Amino acid sequence: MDFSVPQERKLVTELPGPNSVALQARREASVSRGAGTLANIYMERGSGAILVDVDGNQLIDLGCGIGVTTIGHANADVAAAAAEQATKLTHTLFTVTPYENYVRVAEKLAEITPGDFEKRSVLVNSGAEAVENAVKIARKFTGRRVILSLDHAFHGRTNLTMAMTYRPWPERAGMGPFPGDLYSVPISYPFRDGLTGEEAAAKTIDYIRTHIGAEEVAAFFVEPIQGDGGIIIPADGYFQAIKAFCEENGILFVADEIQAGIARTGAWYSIEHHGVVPDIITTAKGIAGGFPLAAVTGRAEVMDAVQPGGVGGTFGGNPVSTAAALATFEVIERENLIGEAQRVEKALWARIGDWAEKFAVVGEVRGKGAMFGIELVKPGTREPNPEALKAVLKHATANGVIPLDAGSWDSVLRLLPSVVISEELIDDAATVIEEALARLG
Ligand SMILES: Cc1ncc(COP(=O)(O)O)c(C=O)c1O
Repeated sequence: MDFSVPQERKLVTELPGPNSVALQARREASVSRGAGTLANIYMERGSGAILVDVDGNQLIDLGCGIGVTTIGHANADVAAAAAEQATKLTHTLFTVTPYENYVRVAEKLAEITPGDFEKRSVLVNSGAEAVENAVKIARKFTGRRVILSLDHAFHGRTNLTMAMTYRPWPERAGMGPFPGDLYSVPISYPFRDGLTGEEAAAKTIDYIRTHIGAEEVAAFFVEPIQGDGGIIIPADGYFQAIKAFCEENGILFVADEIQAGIARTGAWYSIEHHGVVPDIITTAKGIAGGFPLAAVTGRAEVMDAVQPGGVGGTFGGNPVSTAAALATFEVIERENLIGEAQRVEKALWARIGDWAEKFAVVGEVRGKGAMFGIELVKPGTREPNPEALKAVLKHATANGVIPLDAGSWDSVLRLLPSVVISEELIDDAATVIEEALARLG
């Protein structure tokens, strides 16, 4: 059966259509509010960069389920690999009765991860689990307690990773108490602080020395491109200076590549754009073409510090998810999807790169590969404009385009399209967003 969908947008009804409206009512009666309230259009299937809702509308997906379906929805090779694996072996716990897929994924991760040294991986189910395990590994290896993350960081929703997430984030409210020994430190945010990478790093390092001290720090977690924080790309030189500081002080440098990694930004990992080799990398989201899988990959000596049974879990590196990941890696290489992300970046710059000049409500457009942010401001200022963001999201969704929100100030329109999105769909989606921006001035 061929479920593929033509890659153009066709809206057949008002959004949300009647089937979505009916589902929304059932959802309100049965699903926890904690599961989120962003959209009320219900999806039936997807293909490439297009989603099809339960009323038959085709929507342009600029979100990929928050950065997951980087290679496109329902990739046929991934589906076939998962289906075949599901008829052979759906589960056995790797630590008890191991299987080859797990080993093959770890081998592939070692191959694509920067660094001319031996690497090992442990596989888990979600990004937050990967970050949690990376924290444990870093503490075990260094014998130190303190974990640093950056202002505006997002590392997950488990108790530990929520605590590592930027403190003013409203979703944290009332969820504590949170564990201690976790500190947020200032990041380089060129749009707001205007500092060079070196100046910003000096500020970060000074903050650490003054308020925390370097001796007890086990690891410094960074998103090389902050996703939920609002597509924050630190100035050149920032991460190099932070890495040098980490090396001088015996601190592990951990790149959280859960959102920006695995071919999304025109490289396997976004840290590659900064020329820095991390000690540990966490990946998830796009790694298995939509199946749940995540990984911690690091220097062998760091990863080997952990005792058997100290990391992982029942479903980690499941045979079906790992089969999907292996197929995803193959698709990325065969179809040159790293190059495709670079194509998407060029097409986005060409189409939306002048929006800050064109619309007073746009403060900045920034991005890398298929990861863009449009910062909305009160006209003539750098003040965040959450109302404008709400209006743009509403207009886009009502017109069959699904972007995301982001930003600690709720003022960044985030675009995480699939790297297989066509120029035509980019143009169509941009036209819809432009309509909303033009209304705002
Ligand atoms: C950078 C980063 N780290 C961690 C996470 C948490 O991943 P998960 O939602 O799979 O637990 C996310 C999710 O958005 C993320 O973007």
